[in-house]
Amino acid sequence: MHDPTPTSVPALADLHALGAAQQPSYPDQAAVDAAVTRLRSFPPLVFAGECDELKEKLAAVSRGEAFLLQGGDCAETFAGVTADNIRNKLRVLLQMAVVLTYAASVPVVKLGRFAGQYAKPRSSDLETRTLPGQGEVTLPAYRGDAVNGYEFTPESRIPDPQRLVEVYHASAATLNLVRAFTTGGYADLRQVHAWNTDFVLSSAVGRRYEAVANEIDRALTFMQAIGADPDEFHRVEMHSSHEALVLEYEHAMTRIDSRTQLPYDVSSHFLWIGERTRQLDGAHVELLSRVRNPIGVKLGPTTTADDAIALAAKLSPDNEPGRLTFITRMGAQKIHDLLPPLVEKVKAAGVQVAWVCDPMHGNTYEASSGYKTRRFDDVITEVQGFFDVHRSLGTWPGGVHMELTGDDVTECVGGGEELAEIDLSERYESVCDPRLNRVQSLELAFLVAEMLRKA
Ligand SMILES: O=C[C@H](O)[C@H](O)COP(=O)(O)O
Ligand SMILES: C=C(OP(=O)(O)O)C(=O)O
Ligand SMILES: [Mn+2]
Repeated sequence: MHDPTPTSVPALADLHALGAAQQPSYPDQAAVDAAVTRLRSFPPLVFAGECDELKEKLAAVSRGEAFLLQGGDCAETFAGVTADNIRNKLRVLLQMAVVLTYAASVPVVKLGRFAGQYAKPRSSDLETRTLPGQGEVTLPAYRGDAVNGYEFTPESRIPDPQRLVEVYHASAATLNLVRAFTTGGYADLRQVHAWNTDFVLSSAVGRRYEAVANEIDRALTFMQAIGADPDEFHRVEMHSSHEALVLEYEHAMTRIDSRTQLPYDVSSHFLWIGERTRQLDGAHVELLSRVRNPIGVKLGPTTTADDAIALAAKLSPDNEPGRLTFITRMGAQKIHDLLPPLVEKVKAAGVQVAWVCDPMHGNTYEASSGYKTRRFDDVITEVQGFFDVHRSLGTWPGGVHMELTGDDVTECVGGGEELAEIDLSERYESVCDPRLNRVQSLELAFLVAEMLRKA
């Protein structure tokens, strides 16, 4: 027997009383209350009906009929809310989706890690740096623009709840532009070449993409010739997602849907619970158990099958396909040992879930220069391990969850351009984890497409 799906949301104070990991320590409660009141007055960023549509698509993923591409920055920044930045991110996601769809002939569900991805869990509450003339200085860790400033000064690192209001506006601006791009013609399939123009000759993967784009062109011309509706190609559906971390923000954005009288977190279409906040009796699991969005949980190397099954019972008591996505992030060296028992037992328990691979967070290491980085080869090895395990168990490798950017940054090593650790300082722009750059992202898409074809 399971408990019925809840239809109400506990008060914010009751959620905090459950214990919530990774929360800001705000110095001024009155300022927190004022920010929450302001957020509660704002309109939804997404509609509950859109969340339901995404849930349907994720149900197709869990049935093995579609593949999820989820990607974006580790941490969005307020300064990054520019047209160029958002367009570049969207463009690389569209190019990756085209490669995956075309090369593997599988529908691709597109989910941005954007319009809300502003809060970060950290492994330490403090950060120590050696500053010229001051020696070692220790300050509170940066927890994302939602919480405090990246600048390494005592003032900037104080958590400021007014930033949550800014998260709302930054997310609204981002979503607005994404909606304009995806419905207003930029994402039209007949633009497959245009997305690549600055790229074609400058990289091998750009040329490889161009060949796919040519084939798509021919297919589109053929379809038009036989009378298919060209408007079908005009729009792309892209949804938003972020980690549900700061309770004040997510709670204030949780509203009762007027159609169904049920709660939805309307800050985003899809929310996930991080590896550090997935305690079964904790506040994050409790809050997301109450909302009707499609949701995910990150599962790292310490997850037992019993943990996963208990999470599913709590988060998806009706076992509704599309409701729950497990995003595994084991590490390239561990996935072959750790994933099979998890998948096997979850499957045997009859849990309806979409399995997705995050090949980033189990593969972070510190280069000798001090930069956090990841090897492109480790990322690919983990995705390959994910496909191997699911193939051997007869389950569907449902998608990938990537930290990436559309810019030519130098944050992860390897890939066709053979970025080395020495190159990291050239253009390291992430304020948290290292992202695949545009070339590496597209290379990954080609490699994953090949794995998908074989699956
Ligand atoms: O993306 C996420 C986390 O914040 C990150 O992996 C933790 O990084 P840290 O170990 O630098 O805190
Ligand atoms: C913090 C993250 O991941 P995880 O919770 O898996 O460590 C993340 O996705 O940025
Ligand atoms: Mn990250």
